[in-house]
Amino acid sequence: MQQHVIGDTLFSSQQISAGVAQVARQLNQHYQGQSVVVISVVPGGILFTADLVRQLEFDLAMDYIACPHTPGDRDNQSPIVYQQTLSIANKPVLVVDDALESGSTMQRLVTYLSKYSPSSLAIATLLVKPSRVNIPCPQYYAYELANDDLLVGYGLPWQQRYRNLPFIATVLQGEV
Ligand SMILES: O=P(O)(O)OC[C@H]1O[C@H](OP(=O)(O)OP(=O)(O)O)[C@H](O)[C@@H]1O
Ligand SMILES: Nc1nc2[nH]cnc2c(=O)[nH]1
Repeated sequence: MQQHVIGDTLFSSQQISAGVAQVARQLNQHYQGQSVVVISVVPGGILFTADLVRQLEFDLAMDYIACPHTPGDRDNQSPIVYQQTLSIANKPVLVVDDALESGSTMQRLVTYLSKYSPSSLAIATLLVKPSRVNIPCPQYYAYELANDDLLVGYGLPWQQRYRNLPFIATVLQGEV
């Protein structure tokens, strides 16, 4: 694997595991006894979703949604792809993704999914970045970053590569 773009490790796999456990604890408290639809934002959210759901102790079903865009683009206007494999009407919905950067992707997804009349909507991510927009629903996350630097690994791509890195790293200057 050509790794010339990968800079410092920001989160090791151990720190990621600790972050997943932290988010799972919050969710297990909040959703205790409920039956929840977990919607993964693919492909970026696949890794976090897979790790997270294995630590969730409440009843859940899983679906997926996509709205991919160019990393760093702060106004994601890509089409939303949602097959609606499951009905979410009158059910609590938890949307799971790796990171909120501008927050525009998640803001659009939440607005879009709310039209399907879930009983509640909440967001879970591993990371949030400081310049994200306010999204008016409960948010669960492990780490708030100090800046908006572009990152790779654990679902986050650089030119569609490196999503499979088990750690999260910065992207070297000049490659951003
Ligand atoms: O808060 P924002 O500025 O909107 O950025 C966040 C989104 O960007 C990334 O996905 P991307 O669009 O790269 O899609 P993918 O990783 O799922 O392909 C990430 O997985 C979030 O979905
Ligand atoms: N590749 C990549 N995608 C993102 N989406 C939101 N934040 C990021 C990031 O830091 N890197």
